[in-house]
Amino acid sequence: MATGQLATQYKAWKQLEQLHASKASKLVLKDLFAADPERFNKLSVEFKTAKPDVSILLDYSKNLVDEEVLSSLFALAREAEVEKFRDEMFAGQHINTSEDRSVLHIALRNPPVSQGGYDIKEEGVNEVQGVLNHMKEFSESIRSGAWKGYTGKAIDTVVNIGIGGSDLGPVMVTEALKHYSDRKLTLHFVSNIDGTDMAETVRVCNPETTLFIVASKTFTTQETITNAESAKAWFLETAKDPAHVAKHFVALSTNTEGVTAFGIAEANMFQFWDWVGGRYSLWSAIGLSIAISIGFDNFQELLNGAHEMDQHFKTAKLEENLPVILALVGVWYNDFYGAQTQALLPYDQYLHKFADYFQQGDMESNGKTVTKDGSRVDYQTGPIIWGQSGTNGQHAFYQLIHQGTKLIPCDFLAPVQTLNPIANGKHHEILLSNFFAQPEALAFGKTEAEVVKELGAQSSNAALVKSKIFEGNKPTNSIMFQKLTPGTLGALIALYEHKIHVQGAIWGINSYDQMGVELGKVLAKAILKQLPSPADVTGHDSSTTGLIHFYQKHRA
Ligand SMILES: O=P(O)(O)OC[C@H]1O[C@H](O)[C@H](O)[C@@H](O)[C@@H]1O
Repeated sequence: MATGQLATQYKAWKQLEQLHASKASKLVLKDLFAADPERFNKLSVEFKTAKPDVSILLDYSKNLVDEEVLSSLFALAREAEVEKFRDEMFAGQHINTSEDRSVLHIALRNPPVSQGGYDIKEEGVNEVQGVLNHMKEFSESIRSGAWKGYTGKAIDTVVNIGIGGSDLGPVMVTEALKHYSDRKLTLHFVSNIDGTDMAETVRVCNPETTLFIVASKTFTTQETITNAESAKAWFLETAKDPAHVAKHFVALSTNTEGVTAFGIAEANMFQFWDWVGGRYSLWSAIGLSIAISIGFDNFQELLNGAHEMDQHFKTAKLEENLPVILALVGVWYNDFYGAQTQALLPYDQYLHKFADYFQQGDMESNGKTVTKDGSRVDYQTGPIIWGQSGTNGQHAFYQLIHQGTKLIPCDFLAPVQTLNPIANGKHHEILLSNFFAQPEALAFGKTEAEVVKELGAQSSNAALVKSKIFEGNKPTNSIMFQKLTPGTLGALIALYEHKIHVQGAIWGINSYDQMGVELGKVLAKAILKQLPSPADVTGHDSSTTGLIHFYQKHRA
């Protein structure tokens, strides 16, 4: 089992430090491309499946790397035993050491060994197919209208109540695969404890035709349970009889007791298991809203696409392994160039929640300061993930990426084929011309000489000239996929999941716990009890006490 060794102890890490010190200033994209006309061919790799629609090209040639840097990065992966750690995950070992759990979202995308999948001896693995069958049957009955509400009407609105991993995955995927939905059902996602979220949602719902999906791995999350209780109260205002809850509330959870205590019958519960991390759970029963939205066959395609990427990750040699390559170039900037962030920029409107989703996926996984054996790291771990869909981002924050003082590695993603070729494909060609142009501009910039030439007579204005120079040499990955199908999306998500896994392995941290979200929750619970009276407010610093007192004084 990977021990959680400090990454700075690796020979390859020291080598990379030296390489950065000795040649970072010489790693100039313009020169690297001029010196090697084959650079794109050498530094791009294709992921292909039996389905022509499900394929991904990763072009990583516009990175500040040469052969020497790359071979040291791959040496680092080998020294950190990335392959061993990957195999341990696939074998069901308890790589989530702090919680003593296996990490088996990969098993959700492939049924157990009895059906040709993984041979993993973990409770629940043999039930995966059974839950999928339940999801299929239920989602089909909702979609066909066979499932009736308490007055005999079909369901036309679905409200998923969940937060974090029980919300972000379903939100991102249902948006991304909207094209595959028949749009007969309206979907809402309520996550925030702010009553506005629930109030604004039920305002447009009819209790007779609304299904609430209460999604919570633990079924103890304060926001979700409070929202679910409020939804139930709202429903019963009209439906009156609690027996009607069975037709309008289902639960997705690992906690049978919690679900039944809430008043949802076990028959209306979709099970998953503690070896599914919250931020890796869209493949589990948590994906029920996805199956309802796009149909079970498409949900299965999503799983299949992810499984194809799992197989690639498992079998491709490191130098051709997409998640490994993405992880290593990320480590190069994060740990040797001091880059703080990583932008995800999909040139596909359907992927407008992709960066939001991987904020949790990456930052909750790799936002850690101690290694698995408890040593404090002396290097940077997980990057800040951010971004939004192109071309909107161009008109908002790209200025800083092009000319600001910070180094921001960016991943650009785009489909070869659009699902909406309106105006004879004109929109798509404009979109893609931007997708091609931005990484080019970031890499090669614009020199002073070019600016002077362009400005002509105005070039005597030195300040104007300086303001128009683009230094360039900003690194990017370009990821082109054939078309945003369910399978492609599954593969893309799995690509980034495994990237996170590889980086966590190199940094020696546990990517699969999330202790850092606890403290605030505990304090909030204590404060909640003190809110009724100023006299109860004790045990805080003057700022926190002052704020609570201010609220208590001014509330109506
Ligand atoms: O699904 P639940 O148990 O309600 O948890 C919802 C979320 O809660 C916490 O914030 C965890 O940090 C997340 O990882 C999790 O996704």
